[in-house]
This record gives sequence, C-alpha cells and structure tokens, in this order.
Amino acid sequence: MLKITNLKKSFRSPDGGRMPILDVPQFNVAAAEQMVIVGRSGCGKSTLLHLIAGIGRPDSGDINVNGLNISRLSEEGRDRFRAEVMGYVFQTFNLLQAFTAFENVVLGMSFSKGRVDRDRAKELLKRVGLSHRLDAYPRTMSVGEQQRVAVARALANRPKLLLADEPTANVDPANQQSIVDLIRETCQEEEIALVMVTHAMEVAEQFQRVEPLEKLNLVAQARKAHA
Ligand SMILES: Nc1ncnc2c1ncn2[C@@H]1O[C@H](COP(=O)(O)OP(=O)(O)OP(=O)(O)O)[C@@H](O)[C@H]1O
Repeated sequence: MLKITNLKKSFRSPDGGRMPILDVPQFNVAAAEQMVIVGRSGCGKSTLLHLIAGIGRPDSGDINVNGLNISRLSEEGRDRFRAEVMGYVFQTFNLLQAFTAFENVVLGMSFSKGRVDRDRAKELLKRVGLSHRLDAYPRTMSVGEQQRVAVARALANRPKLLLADEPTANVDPANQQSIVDLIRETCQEEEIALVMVTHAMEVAEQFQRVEPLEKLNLVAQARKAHA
C-alpha cells in the first residue's frame, strides 16, 4: 500500500543553508496494516506524514501509494490523489470554520469522486459521540470535540490509507480510547491501512507494529552519533 525508498527532505535554515530532516532509505506499510510511528518532538514525524500525503515534495526519493509514485505528480495531481485515496487527521484539525460539524464531514467526501453519503457522515459523528453536535460550528466546540470531527472527516471518504497525526493529543483518556477504537475498527472493517503518529505510550502499546522514526531516519541516527 505504501512503499518509500530513499526519501530525503531538508528545509532552509536561517543561515541560508539546508537543514536535513529526513533520510529514510526504506519504509513500507502493507494494505490494511495498522502501525504507529513514535519519536521525540521535532524529529520529523509530521514532515514524513505530509510527504506521504503529497503536501509538499521530497528533495529526492520515491513515495508509492496504492501503486502510484506520488512524488512524480503535479501539485494538482497530488491534491486529487489525496482526496480519492487518503484520509488525513491533522494535528491542528484544519476544520472549515464557516461550516458545521456535519458539513465539515460531508465536505470531506465531496472533494473526491465518491458520492456524498450523508448517512455515513451522521454515523461517523455518532461513533465519535457527537450526534448532538451535528449543527455546531467548530468555534463553538471544545478542542477535543473538534478533534473528533476531524477524525470523522478523515474517514468519511472510505480512504485506502489513513494518516493520523496525534489524533488523540487534545482529548481526555476516555475520549482518547474511543477515538483510537473508532479509527482502528473502521480501518479494520474497511481494510484501510493506518499510519498513526502518537506520543501516548498507552496508545502506541496497543499496536503490533511500533516504529521509532529515529530508527528509520538516517538524519536522526547521524545526529545521535554526533551528540
Ligand atoms: N516548513 C518548514 N520550514 C522550516 N523548517 C521546518 C518546516 N516544517 C518543519 N520544520 C522543521 O523540521 C523539523 C521536524 O518537524 P516536524 O513537525 O516534522 O516534527 P515532529 O516530529 O512532527 O514534531 P512534534 O512531535 O513536535 O509534532 C523541526 O525541526 C521543524 O522545525
């Protein structure tokens, strides 16, 4: 489902040079596999997820998702491919403020080829415990409620690959577990591969495969060697 080879990414540093962030020789995720990436703050987890989603381009290397090398696509092509094949739960939710919770989930569907399934949108919001908040606007919702809408929106489209960047960072332990359960059950039922970033060890330890990014990433290994 996901096959990464020789992926490199750097950012411009304040002195005008380049700051290497990622050098990942290989990283693969099988169809319908569920796995977790862990690692210290700033080690490049969100950058890796962005590149997999086609938000920004690597300096070099290949990212194959569902059989297509997305690093060769134009920005428009990557946007379209993401809408059709991937779901993304952003650390910052990225909900559209002018639309209600229900509309945000429905909009997650209408950017892709699939038909808009209003019943599925309602069902997903019910599963995250927000049946009573369908018509609420994001600014009137708590941070945890917004996070749950973001999870429902990412699943709305029946993606093949779900990328979740700390989807439980802002919720209490009970909601944390219900979000993890919702994500994992839906991914299992619908054979969606899951790559989740988390700092919560009690979440990570529920997964069979937990990859520390430092192990996958030669930049982190070189830093460690020089530390
Ligand atoms: N657009 C950018 N321009 C310059 N530097 C960036 C940019 N985006 C990220 N970085 C840097 O790249 C590094 C990795 O950032 P990233 O957000 O991927 O880390 P992370 O592992 O997800 O951290 P956290 O766990 O705190 O969310 C950081 O040092 C960050 O400052």
